[in-house]
Amino acid sequence: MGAKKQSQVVKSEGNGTNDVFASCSFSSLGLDSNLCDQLRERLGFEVPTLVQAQAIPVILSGRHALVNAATGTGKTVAYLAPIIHRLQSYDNRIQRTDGTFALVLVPTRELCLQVYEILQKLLHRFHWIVPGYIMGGENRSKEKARLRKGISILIATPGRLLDHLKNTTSFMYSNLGWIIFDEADRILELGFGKDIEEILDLLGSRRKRHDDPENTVPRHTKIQRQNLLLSATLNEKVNHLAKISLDNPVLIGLDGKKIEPISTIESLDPSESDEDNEDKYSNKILTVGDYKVPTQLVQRYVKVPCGSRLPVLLSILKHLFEREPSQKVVVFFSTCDAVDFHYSLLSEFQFSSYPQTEGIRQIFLGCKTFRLHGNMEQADRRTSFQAFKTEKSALLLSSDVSARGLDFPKVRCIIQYDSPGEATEYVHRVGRTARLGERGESLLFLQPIEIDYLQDLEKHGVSLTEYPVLKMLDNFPLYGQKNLMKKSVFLDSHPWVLGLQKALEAFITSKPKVDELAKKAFCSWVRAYTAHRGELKRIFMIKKLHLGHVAKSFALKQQPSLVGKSFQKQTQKRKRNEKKNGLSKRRKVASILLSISRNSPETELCH
Ligand SMILES: Nc1ncnc2c1ncn2[C@@H]1O[C@H](COP(=O)(O)OP(=O)(O)OP(=O)(O)O)[C@@H](O)[C@H]1O
Repeated sequence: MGAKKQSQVVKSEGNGTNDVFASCSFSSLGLDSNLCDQLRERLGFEVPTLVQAQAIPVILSGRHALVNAATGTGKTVAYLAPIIHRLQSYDNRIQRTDGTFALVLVPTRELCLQVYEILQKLLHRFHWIVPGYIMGGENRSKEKARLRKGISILIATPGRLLDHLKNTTSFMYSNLGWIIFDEADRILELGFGKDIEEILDLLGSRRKRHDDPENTVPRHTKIQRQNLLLSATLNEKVNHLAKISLDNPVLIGLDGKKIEPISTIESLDPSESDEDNEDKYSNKILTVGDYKVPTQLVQRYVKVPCGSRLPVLLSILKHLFEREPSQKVVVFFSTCDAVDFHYSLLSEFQFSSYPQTEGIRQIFLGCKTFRLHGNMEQADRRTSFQAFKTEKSALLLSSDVSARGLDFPKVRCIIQYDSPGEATEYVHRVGRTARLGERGESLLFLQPIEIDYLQDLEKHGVSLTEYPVLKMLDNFPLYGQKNLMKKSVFLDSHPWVLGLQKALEAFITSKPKVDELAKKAFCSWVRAYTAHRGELKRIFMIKKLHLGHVAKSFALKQQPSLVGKSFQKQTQKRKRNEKKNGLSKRRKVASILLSISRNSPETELCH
């Protein structure tokens, strides 16, 4: 099949005055009237969003599709509604014993639950279509029992799906008509490429090279298979997944872009890619072009020297909640340990800026605070996720587990305290606010030595303005001297910052448990910092960091010596091994990165 015939592009219809909603009805898109009622009554959706207006007719037509639209524009319903429409329209009602008709693959457990909840609402009037989910952290035998009974539309994380495909003989999928990859790029980034290839093979949905006579998807199923890929950010790996899983796809929201025909069989498995491959991918990622960020989102950065990061973060949070007591804010950290440390700190840290009220110290931040990361117990993870969703005013401290797809209503501000790394992650993190045309703001913390990261974002069409941090800090009273305080021009000598840092260090010294968490967080933060890849290694260089200042950002008076030693030991051991094995320089870098990413807490998200 040639490139020309391979893809048809549906142009975006955004007109500037209304970038989110389309000027048509759901029924005019061809959806069943009961389903339209359901969308209105259960979900409160009166009219489709632009991406829904573009995607629904294409998906109803049975064509494979690759959908690219900004965060928070309604991609979930864009694929669920046409599938439900088709399933409810069969003359012979589908039954549980028919097994699974549609499979939705998602990168995280929270997204799995979120899609399931929406599906449940949409299926209220179609009780014979059974929704279900399988995901890491859940009870396998209970899942087996549910699969045996039959699940019509199944949401799954890749690892657990593969497990059931191999081990649950009663899992019936011979009627499978749809495979959807929601947040396709993230699934691949989390290292599930090999699992995905295996899943596609097991389901008979993998295409071959374009010059292979058996190029098309096998048609051994009763129903012709339709595959869909969706994300707000697409990269070269998604391009490859598209090539091996989509047959003559329609490209939605990808004006002017093409999927190249398959000329070589590349692997989606990161363990098979050496550094050359890594370079190839990062080069191509740069050619993907601008990312779509909600136009109404106010994006800013704040330049903070490492040693002042913690008091500045706390001050900004205090300022935000004092400015608007009822609101939701999410702070992103690079590691699970950092989330735990900051959570403990914010839950207990008390402070008084007035000497006369020294005896009646108050908790520094009065808002409800939640935490979410991949190393939490499944039950706690679920509770945090649901609670933050329903709260009207709260703070969520999170790892990247919340960055993708999660739809927390009314989040006003996103703070990226630790840099996100790839620009794609930046886009998804900020995408948790300013959803569906609502207002929102984001703030990225950068150290002066990291400021080139802004240029990296610029390459993807993302530009940020500077946040007036000194002006904000000058509004805090220090020992009642608000008006007398001499204005400081430097953050690290600002009296409020210095006073707060001192109080934080005293607090940590007095709390052995929090002190322990701080040391652990320091250690994993340094490890995560070394894990930046490609171009980003030049911006986020561990060598440029003053580790004493990093320790200060965890309110530690000294750099934990134990961490330093164990780190050195690890490095020496690795060097000895490499010398023994005679690894090339390039290989060395790849192996260091691989070992770090294997240790990375977020790689176990979906298990
Ligand atoms: N037609 C509609 N009318 C009103 N609200 C809608 C409509 N479609 C979706 N929404 C709401 O918009 C929000 C964003 O939807 P959704 O989570 O599907 O976005 P998304 O494009 O998948 O975002 P992300 O890229 O972050 O995953 C949700 O709260 C959803 O309920």
